[in-house]
Amino acid sequence: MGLVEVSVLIPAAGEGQRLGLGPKAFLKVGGKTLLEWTLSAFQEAAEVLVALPPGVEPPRGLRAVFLEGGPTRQASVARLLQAASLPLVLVHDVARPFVSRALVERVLSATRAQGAAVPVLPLPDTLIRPEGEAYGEVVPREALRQVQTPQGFFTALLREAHAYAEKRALSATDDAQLVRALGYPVALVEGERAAFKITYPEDLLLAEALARVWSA
Ligand SMILES: Nc1ccn([C@@H]2O[C@H](COP(=O)(O)OP(=O)(O)OP(=O)(O)O)[C@@H](O)[C@H]2O)c(=O)n1
Ligand SMILES: C[C@](O)(CO)[C@H](O)COP(=O)(O)O
Repeated sequence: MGLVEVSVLIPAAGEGQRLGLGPKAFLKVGGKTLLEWTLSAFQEAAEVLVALPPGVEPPRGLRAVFLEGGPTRQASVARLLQAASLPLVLVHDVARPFVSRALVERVLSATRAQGAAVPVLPLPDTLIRPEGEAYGEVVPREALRQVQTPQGFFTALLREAHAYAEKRALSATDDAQLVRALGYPVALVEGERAAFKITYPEDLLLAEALARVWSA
């Protein structure tokens, strides 16, 4: 895998409020922390930078540079981005521990070609806009995609996007939004269901099951 020119940025400074078990980076699934799972997916990267919650002691023995994160995901990524030294970045949530080589390759190859790329998946359920507590208008799911990480960018482009957002006080839940706000297109590649984000307690059951069979 060609990760020699890539800085991998791992925002891991969240509090894990919806899960309710403390910062997810240190949560164990299948005997390994989410941070360890995530790092193992990027073993061949030339540079790996991780944002941790303020005041948290960086774990020993892991091949990564640890920085203090910010109050939001966006702020944590902005800090990691400042420290990145290579021409491409992959931004990947620590909360998505099961990321395959194939997914990383797809994102990187589109990033090299187009400057910005993210993995997406179609949605399996019927989607509605509720009217109060009642069933409301159906939103055509064919028109929608859910967005995952890793998200790949030319480093200079993502820096410009974060600077633009800071200047205009834009806030975004992912990095691709900021690049788009700057006026640049972001390519879509096929995501993977296994790269789901551990967000709610029930997600841990699926994560434990996947950990038993996972080999990237
Ligand atoms: N200030 C923050 C907030 C979030 N993140 C990271 O952004 C990713 C996506 O966030 P999410 O899944 O929402 O994690 P948490 O913020 O930990 O969860 P919650 O919103 O439930 O508190 C996670 O890897 C999280 O660690 C971060 O680096 N810095
Ligand atoms: C970056 C992300 O995982 C893409 O789907 C998502 O936007 C993070 O959202 P969160 O609310 O910070 O979990």
